[in-house]
Amino acid sequence: MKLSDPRLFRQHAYVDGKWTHGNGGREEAVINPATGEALGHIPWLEAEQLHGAVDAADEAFVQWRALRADERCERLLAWYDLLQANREDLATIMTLEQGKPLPDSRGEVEYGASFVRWFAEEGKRTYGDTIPSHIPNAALGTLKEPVGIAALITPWNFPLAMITRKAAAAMAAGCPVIVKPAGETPFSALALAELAERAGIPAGVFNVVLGEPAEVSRLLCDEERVKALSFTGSTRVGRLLLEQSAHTVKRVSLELGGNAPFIVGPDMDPKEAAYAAVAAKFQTAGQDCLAANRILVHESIHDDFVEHFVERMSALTVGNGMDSEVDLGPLIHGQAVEKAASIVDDAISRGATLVAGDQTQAPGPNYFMPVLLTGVTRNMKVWNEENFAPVAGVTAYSDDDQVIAMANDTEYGLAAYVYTHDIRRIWKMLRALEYGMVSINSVKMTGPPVPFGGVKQSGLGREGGVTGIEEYLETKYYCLGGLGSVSGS
Ligand SMILES: NC(=O)c1ccc[n+]([C@@H]2O[C@H](COP(=O)([O-])OP(=O)(O)OC[C@H]3O[C@@H](n4cnc5c(N)ncnc54)[C@H](O)[C@@H]3O)[C@@H](O)[C@H]2O)c1
Ligand SMILES: N[C@@H](CC=O)C(=O)O
Repeated sequence: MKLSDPRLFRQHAYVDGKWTHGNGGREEAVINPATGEALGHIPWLEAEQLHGAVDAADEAFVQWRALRADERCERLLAWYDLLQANREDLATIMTLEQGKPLPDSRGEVEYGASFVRWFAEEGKRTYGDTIPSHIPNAALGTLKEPVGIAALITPWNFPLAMITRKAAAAMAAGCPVIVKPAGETPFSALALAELAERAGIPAGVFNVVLGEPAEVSRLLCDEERVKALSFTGSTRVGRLLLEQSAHTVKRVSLELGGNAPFIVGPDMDPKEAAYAAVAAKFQTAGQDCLAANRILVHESIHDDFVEHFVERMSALTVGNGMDSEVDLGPLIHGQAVEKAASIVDDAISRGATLVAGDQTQAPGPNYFMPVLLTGVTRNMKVWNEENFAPVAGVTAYSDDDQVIAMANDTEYGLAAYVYTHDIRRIWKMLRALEYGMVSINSVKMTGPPVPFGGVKQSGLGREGGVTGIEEYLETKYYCLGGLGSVSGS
């Protein structure tokens, strides 16, 4: 791997400010999905080492929470500056381990860093309240206090931003964090740790543990001293972790799967809408919780829309994300390719039409060529499951009530897209769609000021924005009595 600063490529866990081997000698190879070659190896930590990470965080909590908010802000801003200064190396690491095209990785580093800056500032604004007293001679109010150690478990599709969106909020609130990144993409997390150390984040405040996923997660859920669990990943694992966190009654935040509808109104220019739908579907080769999976197009413009969609989709270049002309990288591994193929086969066997997507053109074993299916119906996996692949399904509809019912016909409720210029239709959809986020006439919807999150089985809580830091804060109420006549409201 060619980096300007080779020390950013770390192959150890990072606990209590130290780079750590696994005591049991277990390790795992990390594979570059574009080539199938091993990029490096990571150790799997043993249970006593994981408890050691909790000990370290527990100790670090005392001093970290005692810093003034502006002192924590300075350290987080130093981290932000280092992320920006090392953007190119961080993007290279990300593309090699995740597969996404280099410009997308640069974009994710920028996106991930933006959460650090946002929460560095937001930490200075965690205000409590003054409550008009109903008790004679007393003053009432609230204080905001850090909840304690936060365990952060993150996925492979956004290996850096899904960490910083959690870690920066927790750290700004005064909480130390223990990050468990996905085994497929640990090196971005470890580079973050290297830069956190250089930024002067004290030992034990930002830890990265590695190991067998179910083992590590179970131990962190069982640990009484871990007070908050923030998970981004599949709904299946999210449910499991929610259950495992119950007996220690943790604060749990879940950012889970999505199955976004993309609604195109009859008033839309079919070309404009089709180009937007391609952009909303194929980011990160469709491995995005916001991917526009179910494209619902008014019957009056359906055929024109499909024509423009195919034209735009066919112009996408699939290949190794390190090559400058590539738009879509590989999928994360062979299982993801098998799942994509089975979803397409299922749809065709149930009557969908394969309009485009020839898998014989795939440049390697982990690649999946973009697919467009039309005539998608609710009995197909491509409708019901989050496909997490470059597979787009189009369905025609005839009126607004029908399309709202179609859009809500899923267990997921993360994000929905609506394309129309009719203000009454916009308002109706905005109110009726059962989603945590609705984006109208815009593919881009995320960023640091945004309360990101879903309803139904897409999650609990919100990340980012003014709400994001609340996930890591307790509200302590006080009643200060015996004040005599100076109390009152
Ligand atoms: N809502 C959001 O903000 C958001 C953002 C990104 C990704 N996602 C979702 O993440 C999913 C894709 O990511 P993924 O495949 O890494 O998800 P995943 O659930 O398989 O893994 C997520 C994390 O959980 C760990 N894990 C896996 N199996 C586990 C188990 N049995 N017990 C405990 N931990 C386990 C993994 O190692 C990883 O760190 C998609 O569903 C996607 O929609 C959601
Ligand atoms: N694209 C999402 C991550 C989902 O996979 C984001 O912006 O947070």
